Amino acid sequence: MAGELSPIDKAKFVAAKRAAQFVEDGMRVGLGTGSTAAWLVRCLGEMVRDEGLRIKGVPTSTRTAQLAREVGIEVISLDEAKWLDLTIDGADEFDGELNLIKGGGGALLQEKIVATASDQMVVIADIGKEVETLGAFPLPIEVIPFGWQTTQALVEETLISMDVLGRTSTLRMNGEVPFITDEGNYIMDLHLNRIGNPRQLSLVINQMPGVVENGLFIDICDAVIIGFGDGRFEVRDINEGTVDRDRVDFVESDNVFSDLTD
Ligand SMILES: O=C[C@H](O)[C@H](O)[C@H](O)COP(=O)(O)O
Repeated sequence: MAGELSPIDKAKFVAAKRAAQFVEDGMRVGLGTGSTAAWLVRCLGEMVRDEGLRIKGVPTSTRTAQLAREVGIEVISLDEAKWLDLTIDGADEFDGELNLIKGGGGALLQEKIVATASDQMVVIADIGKEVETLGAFPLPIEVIPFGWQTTQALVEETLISMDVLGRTSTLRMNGEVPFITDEGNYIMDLHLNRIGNPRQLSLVINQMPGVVENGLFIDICDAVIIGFGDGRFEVRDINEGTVDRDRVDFVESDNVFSDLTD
């Protein structure tokens, strides 16, 4: 059955499966958004169902909230939780300092709020997300719809003056209409190619009126779990480097895996 998943999906599953081991009974857990985080939510649902794991989950999007409820995870709001033990989420890119680009699925705002409210943030990603320098993946920024073209012009002008705008910025679309985030905002994708100083860029972008948040996660991620298509994983800690390397055995496991491939 494992053969029916593509290597990239296997890599995502492997990272999620290993990350689920970070979750302990009684924890308040931030649940990320995206295809990799969805594997994690399913793995946790299986642990709730089969092992009696008791957790409270704070989802980072309506999509994740729906999936979490479907698999039997108790869902609470961030304000109910107030503070989280752990957030596990995917990423679009991560570099050697575990800085991230996120927001490929448009959930960056809630994701950043939730990750920042957590004792620990663990990123799960397939090996294809590792980069030397952030920026090949377009950087998403969330902007309010009012005057978005004016905001776009201001962003472009500022980035050109900083010499970082590679090509252009584009409004993310959902077919013929703008993509709308869970908070009712738009997403603008900045095609930068290379972000030399992500910390500075993040600060500058967030200064601009109309910008709500950007997809650079600087000094937020504590560890990344990298999955490979052949079942291997590597756990890389921000302070200690690689702390674990092993593989997930597809044969013995996994209801959650076989449920999805049946
Ligand atoms: O807005 C979406 C999130 O930041 C995702 O975590 C990110 O885009 C990675 O998604 P995926 O796991 O589907 O590659």
